[in-house]
Amino acid sequence: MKKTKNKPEGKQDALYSLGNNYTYVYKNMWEYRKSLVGYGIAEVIFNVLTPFGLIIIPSVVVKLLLKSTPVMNFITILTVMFALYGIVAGISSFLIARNRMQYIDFRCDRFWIELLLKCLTIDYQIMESEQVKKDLEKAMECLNANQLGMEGFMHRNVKLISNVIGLILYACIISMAHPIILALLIAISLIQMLVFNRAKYFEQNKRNDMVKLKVTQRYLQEQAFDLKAGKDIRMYQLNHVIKRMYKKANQELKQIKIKIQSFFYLNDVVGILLRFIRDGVCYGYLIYRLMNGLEVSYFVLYLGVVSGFAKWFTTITEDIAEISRFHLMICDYRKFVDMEERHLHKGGLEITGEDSALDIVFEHVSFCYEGAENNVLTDVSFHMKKGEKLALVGINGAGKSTIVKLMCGFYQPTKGRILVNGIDMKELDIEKYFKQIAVVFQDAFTMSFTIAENISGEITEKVMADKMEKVLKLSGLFDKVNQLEKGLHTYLNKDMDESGIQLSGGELQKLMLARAIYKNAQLLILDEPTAALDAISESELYERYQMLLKGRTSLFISHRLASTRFCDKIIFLENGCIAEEGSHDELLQLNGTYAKMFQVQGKYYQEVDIHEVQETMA
Ligand SMILES: Nc1ncnc2c1ncn2[C@@H]1O[C@H](COP(=O)(O)OP(=O)(O)OP(=O)(O)O)[C@@H](O)[C@H]1O
Repeated sequence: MKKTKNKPEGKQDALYSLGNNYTYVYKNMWEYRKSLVGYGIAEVIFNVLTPFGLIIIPSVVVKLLLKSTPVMNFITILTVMFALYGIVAGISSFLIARNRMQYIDFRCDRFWIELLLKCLTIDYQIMESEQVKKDLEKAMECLNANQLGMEGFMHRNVKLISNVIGLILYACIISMAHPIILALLIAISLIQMLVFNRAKYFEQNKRNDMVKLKVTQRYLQEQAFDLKAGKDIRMYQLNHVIKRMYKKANQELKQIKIKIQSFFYLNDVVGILLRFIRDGVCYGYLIYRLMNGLEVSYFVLYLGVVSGFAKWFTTITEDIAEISRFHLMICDYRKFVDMEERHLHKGGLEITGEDSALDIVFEHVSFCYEGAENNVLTDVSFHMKKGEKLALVGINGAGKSTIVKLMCGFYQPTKGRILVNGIDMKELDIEKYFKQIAVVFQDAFTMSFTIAENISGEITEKVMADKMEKVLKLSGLFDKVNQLEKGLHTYLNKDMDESGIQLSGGELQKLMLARAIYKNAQLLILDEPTAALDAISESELYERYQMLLKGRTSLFISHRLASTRFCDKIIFLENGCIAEEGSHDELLQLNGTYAKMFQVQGKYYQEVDIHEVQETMA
């Protein structure tokens, strides 16, 4: 990877050299479909042949007329020439259309899938960073359009090679008229190229500002489409704020675009002036030569070549500018997909022995979120032995969920280390570790797939029916699923199936629990799994926990201190530090903050005997 140093703004992103990007794109193309390279070469050949027809035919017609060619011969030659021209132009159009479709396939199959997979597997901590969100926006820009970024690069290269070959051929012809004419054409085209490059350079400089504004707009659009956000937006009339911010971003984008446009406008004006000078000098010279014995057919040929030459040249400068722009976009894309991860995703260690529970040690762990000033956790040390049930309690913001995210491997400690079965988590293959743990997060998340697919993470045919039934019973979802017409194969939400259903908050939480049980993981983490459950479901769940957690290491978070009594050990967190630690009874005896909180809660929550409640209800 080559880094460029001290480049002006807008050019700083060239993390890879142009040559490196050529190798990258065409190596990938070769591996994806070799014929794409062959069709590209064919497109170049026909791109060059087509305009040649247009300058040669008029010249031949003039020559035939001046030679008084018999009518039949004249018609035959013309017909053959036009037929040939038609065939060449037809093949050229076919190749352009075919390559366009193939490049779309290549872009989507190869690069879009790679980007999606990177987003889905990249370290969570990295993906959360604001800078990485911007980097992703830029990487997507590289793949979003046909004529930009990755695909634009491929199209432009075909055009560039065609234009260079065309230019060389035209230069040979025009130098036959007079080398000075060739020199003049080159000089004029160079001036045009400089002005055009200035405009492109300015556009490139403004790219970072535009990306920032687009990230803002994308966020606002997402809020507008998000049903969850929709409730609060309606309730608190946040639509006005969204509208204002969207308009502001739009306005700023417009200002930048106007400035860019003014540079291109200047480029057009200079272009008109230069064309005026070019045509005046060249036509004047050719007319002078005509009056001094130049053949009319050559005169016609040179006229075509003069105007064609400038087109080749201008397009080449345009191609070069566009290729360098797309090269930077490819750099953005590669920067994202090649981003180094903090965890090992391949080649890391694996914890073997599938049936054994995990042993987790937090060793002097401190953690600070990116951009935050203070630690959320400070010097936290504890040991969850194999098969042990640990509870984490503490007031809001104490750092409980942060410990969960660290234990899951979503974040890495700022200081200290986390050991899993004696191995530092940094040395583990994180994706294999994910397979060994199951978590029920506070905020339930489901995909709009069937219930079975949501629970098992498998496509329907692979779902194990016996296992599923057990899981549904354990999670308390069995009766609900049985009542549904399509049972386990009922879709959630209506995105994929119109008959999809909406689960209540408590039912969703049960579904999350079912998913965690189905995974049969060696470490089970439950972050307030009963927060949305009614009193009966909650009590039933506690009864099942004993069975559910048997032999597994588990971490349990709850604000209801009474609900954590079944755990072997309770850690009471305060301001990111362990304030008290021990069994429920030990902590009560300690008579510290935990004991006081337990007493206060006792006043609000009356302990419920589930059987008593059920009897009363019956
Ligand atoms: N992604 C984040 N970026 C920055 N700060 C964060 C992030 N997530 C949490 N925090 C901060 O870390 C602190 C601890 O949050 P955490 O969610 O771990 O607390 P908690 O004990 O689980 O709280 P609760 O009981 O409310 O769920 C809070 O002050 C919170 O503002």
